Amino acid sequence: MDNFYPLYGLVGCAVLYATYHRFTRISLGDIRGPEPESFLLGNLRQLQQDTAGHADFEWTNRYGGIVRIKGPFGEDKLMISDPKALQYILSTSGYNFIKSPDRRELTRALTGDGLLFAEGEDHKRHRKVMLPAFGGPESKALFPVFHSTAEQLVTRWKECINNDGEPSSVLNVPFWLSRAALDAIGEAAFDYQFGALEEADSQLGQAYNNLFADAFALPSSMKVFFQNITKYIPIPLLQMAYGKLPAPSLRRIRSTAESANQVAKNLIEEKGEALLHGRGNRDVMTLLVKANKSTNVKAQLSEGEMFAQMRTVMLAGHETTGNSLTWTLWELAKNPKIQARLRNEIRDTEVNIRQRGGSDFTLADIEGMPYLQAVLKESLRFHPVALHMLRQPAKDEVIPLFKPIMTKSGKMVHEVAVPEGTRLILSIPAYNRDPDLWGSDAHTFNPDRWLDGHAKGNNGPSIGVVGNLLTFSSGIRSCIGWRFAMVEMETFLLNLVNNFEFSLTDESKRVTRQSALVMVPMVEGKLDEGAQLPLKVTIAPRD
Ligand code: HEM
Repeated sequence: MDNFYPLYGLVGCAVLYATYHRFTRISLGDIRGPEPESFLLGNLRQLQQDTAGHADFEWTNRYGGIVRIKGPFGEDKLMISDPKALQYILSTSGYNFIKSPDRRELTRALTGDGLLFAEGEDHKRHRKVMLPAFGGPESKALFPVFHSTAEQLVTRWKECINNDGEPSSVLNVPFWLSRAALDAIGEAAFDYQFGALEEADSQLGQAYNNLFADAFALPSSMKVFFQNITKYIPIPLLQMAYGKLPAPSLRRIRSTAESANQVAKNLIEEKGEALLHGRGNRDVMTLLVKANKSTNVKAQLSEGEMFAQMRTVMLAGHETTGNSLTWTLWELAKNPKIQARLRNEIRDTEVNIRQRGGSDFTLADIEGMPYLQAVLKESLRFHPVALHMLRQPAKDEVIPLFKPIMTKSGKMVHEVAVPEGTRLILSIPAYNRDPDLWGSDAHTFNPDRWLDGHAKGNNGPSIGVVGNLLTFSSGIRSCIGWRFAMVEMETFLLNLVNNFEFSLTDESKRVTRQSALVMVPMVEGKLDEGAQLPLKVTIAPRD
């Protein structure tokens, strides 16, 4: 019996610690939020299975910029869209709000130990090496690559229309834009030809195409449950699960990783060789290899980390731009007046270019078109393709608020105490449509808000990198590729609207926004067919 004394002691200490923790831990019980739908899923079915952003809008409208929602087994989570709170979490106190260790394992499975995965000092080291490749001049220098890929897409669409022998064709826009974005990132980031638009896809092209929609769209309740209880699973076990479990989505992720690592290895060797012989392109990978070589040895990225950066850039920079453009074309199809006004601006600029003796658009021409910029920003505000950022405080924190919230006990509070480890869901759609920041028409697609000079999100603290939007995040982990993405999307939008008119089909009137890590379009009644948005595409007439 005596042999058990140490065990009793240990159990007693654990019970004492749990009781102490239970009663000294800061409580979130006074923060208002929706009633949970069930004990196992809390409110997560609404968040992950309803149309993307719907729950975010409803809850923030009812409870304010911090909402308490429930996860499995009654776990408290906070959904945050208050601008000052976001500024505090993402910038002011950025490194105190970490990505949760279990969710990072999913990122590691998708991208390896790259920038999206790295935390703390590692993150600073990765970001320092990568930043020079994503500067303003570096991104602008990629304009010719984006322009020629956009022209290739225009040619393919004209072929489709001619083949149909009609003045227009119904085209599944995300199918094509995803391929075009893959070719663009292949060439701009790695000087690598995927051949996706020519439908001569490399193995890697096939692996990346529609990865998000195939692996993450329409999660079953079981999947939502498992995705949200990984915090209870020890990390080595989780790593084993991601590495070995035969689930189709995990198999897809693993085979993509294998193909990408092989290509990354070859490319990095080639680029290193080329630089040794004084050659080298302006693609992101070459700049990265160069920056890594010129960094002090201790701060350099390892070979494995360099492979991971390639997988990170592929994943973060491909379906994001493709889907953002898809949503932009949908809005133009729904709003023919906005579409015609945009085309007029493009055609007027074309006339100016001819008058000055030029033959084609330059990036400066595109950046000088106020309405094109306004349409793109409004689309990024209205349809942010990355919906949520997940963080947790590394220690107990007090989060300040821009707009006070009313608690359950009827107090108005200007800050919220949050215990270490609380799962925070930073809602990009809720912030981007906050009427206090964007005006009472925040839920209307209205590019003019960017021209009027009011309601540009300037009513709140400074947040995002583009137009104070949260779309590219903010602060220490803001999107490193935002300039790259803007140059790419502006160039595509110009070429597509200059050449084609877009109108709705019966199916595109039934499009809904679905969450699949990025937000993808699906047709109501045809969700099982995956991501699609069929638009009627007609050659735009010229006078
Ligand atoms: C419309 C297009 C894009 C959108 C909306 C977007 C959005 C975002 C968001 C919201 C984050 C923060 C994620 C988080 O912290 O949880 C992020 C991070 C990141 N993005 Fe983008 N992105 C876009 C395009 C790109 C492109 C084109 C690239 C690369 C060429 C890229 C590379 C990255 C990387 C590497 C990170 C991680 C940064 C870090 O953790 O320090 N993104 N992006």
